[in-house]
Amino acid sequence: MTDLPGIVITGASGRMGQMLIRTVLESDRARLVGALERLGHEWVGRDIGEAMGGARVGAMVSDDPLELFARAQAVIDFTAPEATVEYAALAAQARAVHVIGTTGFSESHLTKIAAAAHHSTVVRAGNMSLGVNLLMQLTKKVAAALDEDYDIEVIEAHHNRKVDAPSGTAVMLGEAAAEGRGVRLDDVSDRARDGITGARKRGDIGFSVIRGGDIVGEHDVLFAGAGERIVLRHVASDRSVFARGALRAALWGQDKGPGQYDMVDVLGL
Ligand SMILES: NC(=O)c1ccc[n+]([C@@H]2O[C@H](COP(=O)([O-])OP(=O)(O)OC[C@H]3O[C@@H](n4cnc5c(N)ncnc54)[C@H](O)[C@@H]3O)[C@@H](O)[C@H]2O)c1
Ligand SMILES: O=C(O)C1=N[C@H](C(=O)O)CCC1
Repeated sequence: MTDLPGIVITGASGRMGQMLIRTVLESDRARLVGALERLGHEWVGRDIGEAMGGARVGAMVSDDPLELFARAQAVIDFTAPEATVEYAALAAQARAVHVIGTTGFSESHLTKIAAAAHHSTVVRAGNMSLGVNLLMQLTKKVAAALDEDYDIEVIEAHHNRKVDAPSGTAVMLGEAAAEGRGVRLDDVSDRARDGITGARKRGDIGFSVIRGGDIVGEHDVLFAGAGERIVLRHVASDRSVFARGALRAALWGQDKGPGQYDMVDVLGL
């Protein structure tokens, strides 16, 4: 046992779960307490390393969140909205920092996460990479500098297994653009175009979604004016950028009081 902060990874068998486990195991600033999978999953009860097809790591995959969270200083959670809401309440009970990478929340999910954050430190971001969080700042700045003569469109592309759309990142970028323009995204968001839609409404922020193959995550913010276009672009080619950001958030949160934070707070942007 060391004094390093103990981390639990949820969604152990997932694309991000496995990347996060590797990231924590390779870190000299944190230790892996255990990993969680849903009840009945074939990985439960197995050594984490062996379940991932490698060497034993001496920590198990569990289906008991509260027992695991009670032994941890942070929970890093990239799963699904229903699971994350449940984990938020349990992490708050255990007073563990809850780093949430999950996307696709409804307003009712977000209300439950906010309630948990009265008792625990929650860091939530639809994208944990440094690059996207910088892109958000740039988006806000460009949107503030241009008027509605420039149409704003957010275009995103992800792998064919992704279940939510538009991506959490696209929503974050849309919110940054809306903030720069001094409007509410809900009032100007145009998410679905099909058939005779009529001309584009001035001031709207449009969203387009591509799903295919193994695309890790690509986002463009397009400012289209008369005679010129500005395109701000982020391309993620490896999920390790998200995992490194999440571990950084878990360590950053160790001396923070209860409340909701995001990666802009963590990175000091
Ligand atoms: N914030 C970021 O930087 C970032 C980066 C990548 C992915 N994500 C998000 O992370 C989430 C997971 O992505 P992924 O590609 O790893 O997905 P995935 O499908 O590969 O893995 C999901 C994991 O969650 C578990 N899970 C799903 N529903 C559950 C439930 N009800 N109870 C308990 N466990 C459950 C699954 O068993 C699996 O282990 C998605 O919401 C995705 O958008 C966020
Ligand atoms: O692979 C995913 O799923 C991703 N989800 C996040 C999102 O919805 O923006 C971040 C990028 C990868």
